[in-house]
Amino acid sequence: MEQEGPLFILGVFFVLGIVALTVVAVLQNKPLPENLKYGIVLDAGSSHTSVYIYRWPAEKENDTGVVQQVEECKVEGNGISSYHEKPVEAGLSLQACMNKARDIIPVSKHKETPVYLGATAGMRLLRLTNSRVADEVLASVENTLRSSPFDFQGARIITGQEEGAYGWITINYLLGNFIHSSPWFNIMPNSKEGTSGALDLGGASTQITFVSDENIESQDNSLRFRLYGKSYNVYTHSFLCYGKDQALRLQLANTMTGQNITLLDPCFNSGYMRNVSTADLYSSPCVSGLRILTAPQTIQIQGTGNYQLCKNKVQTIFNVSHCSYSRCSFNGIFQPGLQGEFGAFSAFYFVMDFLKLTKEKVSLDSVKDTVERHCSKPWAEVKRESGRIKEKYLSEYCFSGVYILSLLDLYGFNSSSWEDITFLGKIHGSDAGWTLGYMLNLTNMIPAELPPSPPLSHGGYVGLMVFFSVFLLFILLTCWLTFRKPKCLQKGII
Ligand SMILES: Nc1nc2c(ncn2[C@@H]2O[C@H](COP(=O)(O)OP(=O)(O)O)[C@@H](O)[C@H]2O)c(=O)[nH]1
Ligand SMILES: [Ca+2]
Repeated sequence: MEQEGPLFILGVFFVLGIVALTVVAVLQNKPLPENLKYGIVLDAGSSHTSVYIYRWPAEKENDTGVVQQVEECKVEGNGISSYHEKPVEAGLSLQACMNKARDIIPVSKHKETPVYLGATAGMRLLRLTNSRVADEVLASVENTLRSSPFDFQGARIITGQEEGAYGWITINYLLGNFIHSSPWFNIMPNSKEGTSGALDLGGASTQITFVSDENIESQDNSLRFRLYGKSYNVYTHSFLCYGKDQALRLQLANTMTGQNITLLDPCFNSGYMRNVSTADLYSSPCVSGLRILTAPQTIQIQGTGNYQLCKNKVQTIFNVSHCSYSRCSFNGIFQPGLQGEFGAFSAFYFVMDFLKLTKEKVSLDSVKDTVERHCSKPWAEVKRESGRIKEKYLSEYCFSGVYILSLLDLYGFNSSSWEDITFLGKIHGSDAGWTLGYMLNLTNMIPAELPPSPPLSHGGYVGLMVFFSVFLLFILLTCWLTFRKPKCLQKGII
């Protein structure tokens, strides 16, 4: 009886000690209050410029998947390369979106917020045509960005290889494909985590990028990455002039004849008409080599809306007659066999979304049927059904649908591998595209090796501490109840 008292007090102190330890440990490891950081990337595309604003918690910046897009501001007007006759206006066109960025990002963060401008194929083409004017346009946008309160980090024309690579990094970062399961529970340390291939269709170029286990026969198409402790052999190619706007020019230039001022085109819906200035058509370096000197100043396109005839015309812009490698996609460009899943974004998504082909997996045959049905619709019916869509976009869905099918076919997507393609607009609220990957790389937020991380999250840690405390308490209580002498056996009672 008498030794029960001290044991009981001991037990109480023991329990208090456990509780105190748990509380201190939990408070000690409580995540710090979030300190948010921002970044701005301008995507100066051939058809338009978009200003993306990203945000992330500073203390987690080396983790994967923590950066989020908080805003996309679409700049009024066309791409910056369209200001080749008045370069100063290129910079002025960005002002409204940069002012919006000032309002969105806290003033206290302005000075530390990096801003990058990357120009893509529209400026690559302008540089080919007139590099001095291209420099003047870049100088103009640089002026505007330098005058902003942010930390200007440069305005440049990125290469097609960069555009492909950063698009691949963006979608795999957002899909969480760089995350490794915790080393504690990863029973297969070399387990093959898959990444997704990236398919980007712009107006002036298109990119294909994916991990390949095959030998990449052309060095220009081979990239090696070391990200979060894993190495990747990546194939990438950017086809300049094969964005959908330039491809349409190629198709038109290919069917131009010297005399006719009317061009019957099966890639436009029947009843649709469009006047095209031949000077404008041939102003692109993509088609200047196809110029017909006797072509009239203006031609009138008249749609006849025929899928099969359109497909035959579109196929004339691809050269599949020569390949000096073991295998090519088109125009003599090496491409290994397709591997894994693919995310298709930008104009791939815009077109397929209009045709209602992005929600669930659709077979290649039903995609072809949908495009064929759309092409055979009279223009008046198309306008009636979707009149609120910009005519420039609405009039080109037949061509674009046929073009996408032809392009993906040349990449090697057949009826079974077509199912591996997902058409992506945004992933967890962030646009699929090269800009996020570009910023992650330039701000060194993608470490080559896995950053040291506690094997458990804060919640897991707390849960474990509480579990073991209760478990110890249970053990203690059981010992006390088991070894305490029952009353009836105690001396003096019987
Ligand atoms: N249908 C449709 N097309 C769009 C939309 N926004 C952009 N596009 C088209 O998508 C393509 C985007 O290309 P862009 O990124 O500017 O050109 P890049 O420099 O070659 O990457 C262009 O052909 C645009 O006309 C949209 O909302 N709807
Ligand atoms: Ca683009």
